[in-house]
Amino acid sequence: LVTKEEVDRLVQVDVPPPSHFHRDFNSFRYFPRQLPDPCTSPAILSMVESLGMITKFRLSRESLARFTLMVRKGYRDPPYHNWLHAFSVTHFAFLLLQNLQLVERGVLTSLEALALIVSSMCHDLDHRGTTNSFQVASNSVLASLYSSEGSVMERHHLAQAMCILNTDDCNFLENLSREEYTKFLDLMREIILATDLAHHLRILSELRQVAEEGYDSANPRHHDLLICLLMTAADLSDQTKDWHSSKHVAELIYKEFFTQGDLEKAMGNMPLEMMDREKAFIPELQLQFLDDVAIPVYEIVAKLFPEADEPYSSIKANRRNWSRLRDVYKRRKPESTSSLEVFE
Ligand SMILES: Cc1nc2ccc(C(=O)NCC(C)C)cc2n2c(-c3cc(OC(C)(C)C)ccc3Cl)nnc12
Ligand SMILES: [Mg+2]
Repeated sequence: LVTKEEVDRLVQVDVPPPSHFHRDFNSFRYFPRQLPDPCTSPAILSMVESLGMITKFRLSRESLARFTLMVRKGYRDPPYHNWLHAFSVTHFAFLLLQNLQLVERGVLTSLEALALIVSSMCHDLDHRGTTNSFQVASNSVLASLYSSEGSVMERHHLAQAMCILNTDDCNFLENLSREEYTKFLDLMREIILATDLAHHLRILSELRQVAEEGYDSANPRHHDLLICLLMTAADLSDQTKDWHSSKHVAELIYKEFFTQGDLEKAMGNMPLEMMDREKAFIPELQLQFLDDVAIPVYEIVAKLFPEADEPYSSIKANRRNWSRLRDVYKRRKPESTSSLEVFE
């Protein structure tokens, strides 16, 4: 759990501005995973402060500090779905709000902005590094709890977030009106459940439509769709950074996928090709994921907000690099050691 000393260390010192952590901290170029782990909790407080949320919602600094520490302790340590993932997702959500001036321009309400930041922190809480289908196939406790509704892991992440919010001295939202607090919980539920890839694929055509006809902030459905889009953009933001950083994160994801594939083989089940270290050809898989899922997200964001052109250009550059790598490693040669050799 969280000790008094840890909380005091976080609230005693004045929270520095985001630029204190790095001169590029406020830029889409910045790779937040490079921030040393002990700085991540203070950086969260700095971002929340910088967005004016402490003042706007009269947030209690001490309980916000305790909440942040409880959330980071709520993550396990698989290669990818750990606290550093949650931190980097929260950082990109901060960049979107800050650089696109989404609240200032009346695109999002400040409550929606707060929900986006808090949901980013919590969206993968207690992730085990395995997929929803693996929960069902392995008859996990989480599957028995949630498989009838679907989005098994996402419902668990939400339950964990609610649990921390309801822990005494962690409810930093105590000064919200009852109406605001109820709306906040509805938003957090919607956002965390929207992080299921299946949900994103279901709304993709609607997202394209909003980009076509333009965002209408008077349309509640547009608010919901935009918030899901921004959450997915934050969730995938590692792929919008420089090539070496993006490639390194892809390596973490495949380490996690291959471990699940090994487990599935041990259970006598056949893993998906992308989880089978003997069959996966990573450059090809990455090109497919970038084309089908990731690039369309930033294309739509850039269409709605030209200020977000940089991440869109960057992920297209990364796609070109994956294409080059594919040609270099044409269909895995039999004599090749492992599919992870592309990361050498
Ligand atoms: C670099 C990168 N490659 C990936 C390659 C494949 C897949 C995958 O799940 N393929 C399954 C087939 C059916 C499409 C995910 C990948 N991925 C994610 C990711 C995104 C997620 O969902 C949202 C955020 C809603 C899109 C959920 C989980 C994860 Cl790990 N994040 N980065 C990556
Ligand atoms: Mg997730």
